[in-house]
Amino acid sequence: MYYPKSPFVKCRAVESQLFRRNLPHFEDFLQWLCETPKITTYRVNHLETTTENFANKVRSSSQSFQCTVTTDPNLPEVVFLSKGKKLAKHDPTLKEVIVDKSCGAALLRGAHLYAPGVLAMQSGTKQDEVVNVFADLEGKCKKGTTTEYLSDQKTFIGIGQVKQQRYQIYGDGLDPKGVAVEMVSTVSGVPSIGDLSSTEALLQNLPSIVCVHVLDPKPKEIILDMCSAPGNKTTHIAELMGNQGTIIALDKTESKIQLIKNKVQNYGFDSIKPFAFDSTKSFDETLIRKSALEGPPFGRNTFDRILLDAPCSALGNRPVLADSLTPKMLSSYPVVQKKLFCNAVELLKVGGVLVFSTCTIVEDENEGMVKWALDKFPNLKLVDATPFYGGEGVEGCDLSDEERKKVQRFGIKNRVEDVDSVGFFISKFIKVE
Ligand SMILES: C[S@@+](CC[C@H](N)C(=O)[O-])C[C@H]1O[C@@H](n2cnc3c(N)ncnc32)[C@H](O)[C@@H]1O
Repeated sequence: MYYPKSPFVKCRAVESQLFRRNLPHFEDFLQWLCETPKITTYRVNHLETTTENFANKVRSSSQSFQCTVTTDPNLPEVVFLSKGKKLAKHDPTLKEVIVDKSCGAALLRGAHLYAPGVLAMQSGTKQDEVVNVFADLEGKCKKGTTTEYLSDQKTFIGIGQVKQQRYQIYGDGLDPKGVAVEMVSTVSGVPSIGDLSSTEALLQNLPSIVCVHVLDPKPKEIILDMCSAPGNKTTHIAELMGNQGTIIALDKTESKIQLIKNKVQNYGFDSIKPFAFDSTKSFDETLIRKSALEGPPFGRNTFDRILLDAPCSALGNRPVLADSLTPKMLSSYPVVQKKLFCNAVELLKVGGVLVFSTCTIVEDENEGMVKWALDKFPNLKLVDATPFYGGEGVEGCDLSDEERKKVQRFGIKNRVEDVDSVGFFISKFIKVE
């Protein structure tokens, strides 16, 4: 039996930390975390095309999957794609291809299988042959395996058509690229149309798009994006500002910043200034009247708005097929988040806006951080993280009911019906003095 086999995650770490106060809902929650989001969203670059033009492209690519493509006047740059009715069924007469758990999750979200992601392909598989695709949940399948992979820890993902054979994928000196298996259908029902990202639009989860609307950047402002790579929210900020103003994009990883620099050049976003820098050291109290354009570190009260899209346990990235986080790893995230937050508060101008977000559902990294911030910084005021699409803060957390209503948690229950996306958390503060 391969699928459905849910919840199939090993969530001991999650269980121990996650819903300490809400254990009765734990099974529902685990089930939700294992499922693929029902909606796929694209953010259209209005400097290149219109939402309607791109929606038509998505419609024609997904026609055979019987899904719906819609738009929302309140988020004019977003195209929504629903799940379709075409569901894959395991066919025991077919040969198999094995992928790892993260690749399996991407396929369930509509991606095609690229050559570097092929862990194993049975010998004798021919060009255009139709195959079963499985994900190896325990990470024990050896790269290049030639026979059927016998394990009760593999889960059926879908059916695909081979576009690259074994000899093109495995072998010394090979650098395999391109689509190796074109997915025909998967068990999730998300249309297998690949990633339609281009200069015209970007495949981006709805909460990430909403997050930049919560920040609400305005032309000519000076904005800090503290943890910016791969830069998807940074480019969105630039688009909403009409590329007018300054966006300082920091990330501690040099190679990731190089990719943002390339993106900035290719798209002509000259408002974005990327710097490889550790944002836990981005505030220097000795600096007075230093221009943001000179780069980090910065002095007090430098920025109109700050986005702290923090490093986190990422336990919102559905579908989670298997989880190897330990309680120790989970408890390390709030420590770095607090250091980043302390820098952000100093760098923000009085009257400025700070948005703190994570792509995890772990309470200590979300509502727990908001509670800590409100206690530590009396000069911060929690305000509504509008526009509201996600739900309220989790019940039973340390925030008051009024505070819970101001934050935005994307989960099982959301304020806007039919929003079933990844898990995410957004909070918004204003520095009052
Ligand atoms: C959640 S991702 C950010 C995603 C990004 N905002 C986007 O939407 O494309 C977190 C990022 O924080 C970066 N990071 C982690 N610790 C950091 C630090 N101390 N200073 C700056 N960046 C850091 C990581 O390299 C990672 O790229």
